[in-house]
Amino acid sequence: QKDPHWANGRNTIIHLFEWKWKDIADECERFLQYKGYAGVQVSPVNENIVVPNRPWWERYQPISYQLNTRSGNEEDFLDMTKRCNAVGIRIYVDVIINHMSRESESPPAVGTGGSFADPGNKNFTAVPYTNGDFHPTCAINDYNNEENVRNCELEKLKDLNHESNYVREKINEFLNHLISLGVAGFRVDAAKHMWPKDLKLIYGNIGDLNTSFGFPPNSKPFIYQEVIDLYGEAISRDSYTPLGAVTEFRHSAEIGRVFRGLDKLSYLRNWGTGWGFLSSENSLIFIDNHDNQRGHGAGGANILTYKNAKQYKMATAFMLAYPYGITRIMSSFYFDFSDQGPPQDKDENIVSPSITPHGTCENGWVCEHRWRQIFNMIEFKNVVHGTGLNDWWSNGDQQIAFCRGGKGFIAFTNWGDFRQTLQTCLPAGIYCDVISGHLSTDSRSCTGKTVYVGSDGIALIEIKALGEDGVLAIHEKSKV
Ligand SMILES: O=C(NCCCOc1c(-c2ccc(O)c(O)c2)oc2cc(O)cc(O)c2c1=O)[C@@H]1CCCN1C(=O)/C=C/c1ccc(O)c(O)c1
Ligand SMILES: [Ca+2]
Repeated sequence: QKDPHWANGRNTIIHLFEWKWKDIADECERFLQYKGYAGVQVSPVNENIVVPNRPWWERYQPISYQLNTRSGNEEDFLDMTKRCNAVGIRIYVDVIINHMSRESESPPAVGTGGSFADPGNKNFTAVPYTNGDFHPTCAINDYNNEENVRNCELEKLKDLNHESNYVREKINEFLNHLISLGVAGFRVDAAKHMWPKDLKLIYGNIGDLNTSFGFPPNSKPFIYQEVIDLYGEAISRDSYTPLGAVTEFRHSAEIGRVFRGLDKLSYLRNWGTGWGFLSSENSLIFIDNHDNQRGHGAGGANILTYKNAKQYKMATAFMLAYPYGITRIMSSFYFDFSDQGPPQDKDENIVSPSITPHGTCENGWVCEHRWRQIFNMIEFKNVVHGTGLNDWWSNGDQQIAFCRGGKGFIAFTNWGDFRQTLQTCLPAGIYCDVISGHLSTDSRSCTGKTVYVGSDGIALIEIKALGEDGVLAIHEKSKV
């Protein structure tokens, strides 16, 4: 359950946070397939409680397992999985199986599909769940106490008791329904708050992937578990890696620190397990996620987001160029305050992104995945797949460069102009920098910087400190 089932040579997941299913299907067909993205993580699909002012986190308060949310209904969802899988893009669902909603601030509690519930009495008729399916009410208030973190309530959210066969059966019914609808796997929300022994039983009762969506027979769902572990708590990520991959929040916290200039780029030589992160095949890595991009989440103030565009693109380029981890890109909506929900019309329906002639998004959507520096690095990662890291160079401080086998070369400066004659490991020829531009459609010139590689692989590499991007990248497919 650690194989993401990616199609031919693709290898990065994009989190289209809060997007509607119709818009995701369109994006798979009109963009993601051509840029070599491997899969989409979608927002929770289960019916959630309606919270006044629609904060983004209302979708993390389940009312039922019916597929009725502001992103669409079951019919829309199936249309999305069919259309995306048809063009080689996998779908991973963000599933919330630790808890249900908390008491509504404006009773009665109603869900996005119209279901009613009485969370205060632990009564969720649309599932159904009743009092006996939950842990006794207590608050999570001691992250050094395993029982407290697993058996008590996160933010007053009613905490399901997975020791109950009935609860596990209802969850497996939900997960297997999604499998029948063509999903490739799950992001397990708040996994830290559930016992590994119970998760093992639940994961073991998920059926094989649905072959009519292009999966080989006997394929198991890809499982990646949200475990926020930044040291100092009783619960460790290592309890969950035997069950599936795990989100590596230390990667997000550290890469933000380094690319903000709080550490030397030259220290990135042993990035990955050398920095205390999980082993590569277990490690789901990202620059930011839907929670910590809002500043109060795990990783604190150093997390880079779309709001720090230059540093964000440099960190993303590094994450995609360095041979470590299972990479996920965040695609956000613009927000001014931490609770802010997705762009919506006067009836509180989520609005669709509109695509400009330049290929960027409007209507309140950032679409980081449509930034040239990011989607061109998706191709870089695809092109160098299977190679290691070689010919590392650094000035011992804020300038580094390295090769990926004989297929790709990248250089960064986080301080000062970069002007070095270096080994690019590529065959002689003229290459286009894929950060400042790309190979023109007639394949005879570069729209951005051009790099001249000599017969010995040597080239003059120049990056202005105050230029648009502090990174330059060339690879065998950006050769004129
Ligand atoms: O201030 C808040 N929460 C307290 C601090 C964040 O604690 C939460 C954590 C959390 C944070 C840090 C940890 O180390 C940890 O083990 C758990 O995980 C959640 C997971 C959920 O499915 C739903 C939630 O409401 C939460 C949550 O409130 C606001 C108001 C309620 C929702 N919320 C939020 O801020 C919502 C945050 C949220 C929602 C979904 C997530 O997947 C997530 O990671 C965080
Ligand atoms: Ca729990």
